[in-house]
Amino acid sequence: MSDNYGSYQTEIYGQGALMGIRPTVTTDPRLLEEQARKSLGVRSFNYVSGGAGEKATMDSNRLAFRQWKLIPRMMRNMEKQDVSIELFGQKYDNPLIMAPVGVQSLFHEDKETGLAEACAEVGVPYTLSTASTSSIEDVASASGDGKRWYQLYWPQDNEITASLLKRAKENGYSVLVVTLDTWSLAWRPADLDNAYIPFIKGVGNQVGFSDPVFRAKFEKESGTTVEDDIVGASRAWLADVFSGRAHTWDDLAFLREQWEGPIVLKGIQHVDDAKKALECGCDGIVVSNHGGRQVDGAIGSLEALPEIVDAVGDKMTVLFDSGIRTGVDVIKALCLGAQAVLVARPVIYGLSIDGRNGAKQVLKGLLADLWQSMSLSGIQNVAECDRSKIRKVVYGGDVKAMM
Ligand SMILES: Cc1cc2nc3c(=O)[nH]c(=O)nc-3n(C[C@H](O)[C@H](O)[C@H](O)COP(=O)(O)O)c2cc1C
Ligand SMILES: O=C(O)C(=O)c1ccccc1
Repeated sequence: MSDNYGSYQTEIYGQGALMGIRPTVTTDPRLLEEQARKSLGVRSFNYVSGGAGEKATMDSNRLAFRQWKLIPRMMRNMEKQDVSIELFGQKYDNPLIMAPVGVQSLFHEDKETGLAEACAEVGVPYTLSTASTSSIEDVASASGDGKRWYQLYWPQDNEITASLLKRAKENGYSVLVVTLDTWSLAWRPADLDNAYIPFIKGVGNQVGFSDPVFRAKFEKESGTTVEDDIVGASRAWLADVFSGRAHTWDDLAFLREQWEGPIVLKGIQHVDDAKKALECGCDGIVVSNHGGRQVDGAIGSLEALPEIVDAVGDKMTVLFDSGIRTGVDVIKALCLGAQAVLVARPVIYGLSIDGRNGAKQVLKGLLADLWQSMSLSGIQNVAECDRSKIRKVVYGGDVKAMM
């Protein structure tokens, strides 16, 4: 049995009734982004809330959720409700995973280490991005006994890649997430209009700057140290990691040699790419369009999910992200065949508003909503989430798509 996540609702009402205390982070998913805007500088806010192009794919991500509706069932015994799952042979208390998000010091001084700690407290695995403002080692100690995954932005230099993977392995990161859709940054007007990119000033390069192999190479080539030439070191790191050159399927053999644990490819939208991932010996995929931040005009990620599950779902782990905003969204993705989901922006908004405590409130809120909505729909556990509980509908009108 997993925790009763519904108790968070009781906690909020209880604190309100007894002490007049309200949550510092709104529980309303439609107000969260606006509350975060007030806590952030314009460039940081634009960076997190922005998308590619005219944000058409961000809209599609939300519209795709709006098109699926749950069909609740009544008078079922919910005493054994349980949202735990198994992934890659390990038990997880719930089907929520913190998505990799780079440069977290932009949002709060608690940054990656604070968020990793919050995730560990709530029982949500933390995925550390290669583009982080904290090192692999510091995040591992902050996350303690918590589960942690490592997301690779894949350097061109194999010796550097091998070093990153070795550090991740030695520091208890159990799953390798390889992001495929961001080998080069997309056309992002909200950042372009501010001529803003944090990385060139050395922000978000901590994983590289703390890497012994990268440091040795940089010192040899430049005759100076990373600390004495942050701009030069940033250029060298970015040229290797975001080289503007995509890896190809054959390159996966190298990662397979270097990493014994599960390998998950993030950014899959096409059935044939899902089949390719399976052929190449990967253990899982994340059906994701990077939260609409890469190819604008691409389909909503949820639209891609059912056909990919039909093609490979019984042979590999299928995870999902892009557009999850509520606990109900989690249920919908599970009903369409995802085994678990990753969530990014809502938690980063919580972090922006009230640091690790704010992020924790958002995570607990998502889990409470998941728990309550599952039980009120008569769904006792994740295995019962299937397509009989959900229906695709087309409603007219011009209800504004949320976020
Ligand atoms: C500010 C920001 C930074 C991100 N950085 C990374 C990253 O470093 N690595 C990565 O794989 N995905 C990154 N992503 C994408 C997320 O992991 C995730 O795929 C996407 O945001 C999911 O959509 P959601 O924000 O609608 O939940 C980032 C997303 C945001 C919003
Ligand atoms: O902004 C992003 O979506 C992202 O994935 C990224 C890319 C480069 C550095 C940091 C994050």
